[in-house]
Amino acid sequence: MKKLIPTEKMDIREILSDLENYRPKRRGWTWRKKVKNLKMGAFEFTDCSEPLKNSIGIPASRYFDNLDPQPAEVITTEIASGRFEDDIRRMRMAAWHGADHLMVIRTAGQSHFDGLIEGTPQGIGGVPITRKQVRAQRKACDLIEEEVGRPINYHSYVSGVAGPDVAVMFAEEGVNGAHQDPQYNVLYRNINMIRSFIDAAESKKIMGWAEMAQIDGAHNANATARDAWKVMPELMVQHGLNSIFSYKSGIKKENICLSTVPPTAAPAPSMKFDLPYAVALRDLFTEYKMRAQMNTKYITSSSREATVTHVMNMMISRLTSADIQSTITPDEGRNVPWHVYNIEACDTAKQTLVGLDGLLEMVEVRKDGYLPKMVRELKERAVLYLEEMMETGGYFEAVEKGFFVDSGNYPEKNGDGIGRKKDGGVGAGRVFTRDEDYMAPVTGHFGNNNIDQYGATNPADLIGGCTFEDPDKIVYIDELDDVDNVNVRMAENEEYRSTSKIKPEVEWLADGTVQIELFLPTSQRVAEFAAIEFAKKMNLTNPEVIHSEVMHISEGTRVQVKGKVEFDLDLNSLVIPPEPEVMSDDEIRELVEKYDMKIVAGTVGEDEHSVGLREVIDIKHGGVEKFGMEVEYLGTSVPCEKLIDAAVELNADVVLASTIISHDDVHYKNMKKLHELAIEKGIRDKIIICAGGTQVTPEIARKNGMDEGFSKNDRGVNVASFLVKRKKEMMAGK
Ligand SMILES: Cc1ncc(COP(=O)(O)O)c(/C=N\CC[C@H](N)C(=O)O)c1O
Repeated sequence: MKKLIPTEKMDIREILSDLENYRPKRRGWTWRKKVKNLKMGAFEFTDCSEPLKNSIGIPASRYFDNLDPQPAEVITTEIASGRFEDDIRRMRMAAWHGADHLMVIRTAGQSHFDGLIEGTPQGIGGVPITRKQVRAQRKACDLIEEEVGRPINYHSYVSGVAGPDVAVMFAEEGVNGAHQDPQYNVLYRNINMIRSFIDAAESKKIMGWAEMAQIDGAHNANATARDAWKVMPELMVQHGLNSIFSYKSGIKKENICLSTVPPTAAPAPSMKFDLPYAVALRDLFTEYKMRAQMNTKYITSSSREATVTHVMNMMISRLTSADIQSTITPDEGRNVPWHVYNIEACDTAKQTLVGLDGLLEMVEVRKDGYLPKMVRELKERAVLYLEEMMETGGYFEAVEKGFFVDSGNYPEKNGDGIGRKKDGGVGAGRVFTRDEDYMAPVTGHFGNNNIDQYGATNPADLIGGCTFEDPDKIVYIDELDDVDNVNVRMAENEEYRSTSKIKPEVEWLADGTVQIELFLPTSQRVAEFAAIEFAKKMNLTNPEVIHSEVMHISEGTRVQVKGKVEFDLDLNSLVIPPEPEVMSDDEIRELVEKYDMKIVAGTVGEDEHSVGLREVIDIKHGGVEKFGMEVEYLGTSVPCEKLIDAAVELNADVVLASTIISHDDVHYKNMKKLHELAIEKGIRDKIIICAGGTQVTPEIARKNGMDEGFSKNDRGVNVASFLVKRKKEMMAGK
């Protein structure tokens, strides 16, 4: 398989080809390699892991020479648009942004499918997990991990009625991690509890053989409870049940991850609940791993709000340790996550965890006062809960009595827990006792397998190895449905894969969806209806309000609308000006020696920003002075008149104007003014005038009379290259 080339898109068709003969490179989970005192750029990091070969840093990395340190925690992104072929592209984006755990949500209700499904049907809210889809995505992950230079853990879910079947397929296909928790089946999917625990024992035995990391389902109680902070005692019991059951079923403790979620969010005083809970949990479960998941219960459609909640969640991860930092896309509060929100969540995790580097060398969790008192109380509640559960006859009886997800803060009970019947639910009565001489010639099989009767040690030896030892025994089925499959879907949008045509998208290739944001000076309800009308007038079809926020009940509302564009663009029809030339230092110096380059510079208007312009000027930042250009710096809030008068007085060759403030397009007004003043003073054709700023674009700067405009991405060498080139043209009479 040819390696990925960063400048080229993945070839999905190549990934789909010859899947029958694809074999996973390895089994099992890979943790990041923490690097002690990692030196990167100008810094030394305490809590980081090996850097990537290829990656995209957060936007601010541009100020640090594209520094992109990787925290020690594995970072997860949840991926599943329903079309696995599009998710593969999103996986690549996420990996470049620092995700090394790609968790694929399953299509709605797959927990109730009582067997494996085949082919590649499209899913709802997730992907139908099938062998072909898993193979294609693991094969893609092989390429992506090669490209970023770090192993990728591919993950999905084993819970559900077909748990053991899925576990076998995952073990065969090299899946690296999975959720498995019988309590999830019972409480949230109403699958018979006896069946669930029998299936779970088998599934866990298989996952243990495959060295897969396991994540439990306790977080679901957070998301399901009426008041999430009231189920903290129960969560610790749920974690305990699944952890010890998993260990006794054959999963090593270092591969058993508790799925822990900070249960509350602002405006509640969240840290007062979330931090003690996290400490109590870690006190009780020191031998296991922590998979910190961000809070999803109190998430709304505000991506800003979700991001702040997630940053606070990660403060807890850092104060108390997390081995995996799962990210929930800020968009989960309103629809199936879009590419950009997966990436935002990965960036939020990376930015926060790297920003908190070394935190525990500076602060520690207090051992006195409120915190330890709350920790102890939580532990006591959890122990009491477990004791009562034992007294009542054990887990199954407790479930029948509705112990779980009761809205009371245990031992307070409101009697509204999720009750399930021991002999009820999906799959009830579908567990059969094995015969005395039962034996299955397979590896990783839970329970009495009576192999002694055949005088062998490993049952699979009796058939020369099962599919775990001999993958050629796997029956690979390509597609079962002539219509609902990846080939049909890819044919429908092929022109956007293999021609120069392009359409906007949010989750599927060429889905045409765009998002607009409006501020409307009216009440929320009126603004939402008005926003739809504006969207229609902008030729968006099926516009829907996906988020709105009251700025004031009558003064204004912020509205985000999604809608589709029914047209596309041909990239060949675009007129894209060539990238400005950047000369070598020597070329610039040579031209500076040949031509005078006297510069006057200043931040114009009532603008006090100076950093950018200083960087463009100063030698130590590689500014224009480095090339021998002489600069008269007039400082900040320089009137345009003063800048041009100085150019006249000093017989300057260049005027450099920094103009950061962009309210009311004042930056463009300043440019126009400089141009006109230079004409008035009769020097316009003798001098070069350039403007720079965070909101300046070259095209608009030129339209306002500048010779060139420079943006936040430009450095001294870019400005110097332009100046000498322009001066040379002027001297040649151009
Ligand atoms: C223990 C367990 N098994 C299966 C499933 C999913 O099972 P279906 O395929 O039936 O939806 C889940 C769901 N939660 C995982 C998403 C969450 N955002 C997470 O990161 O954990 C689960 O917790």
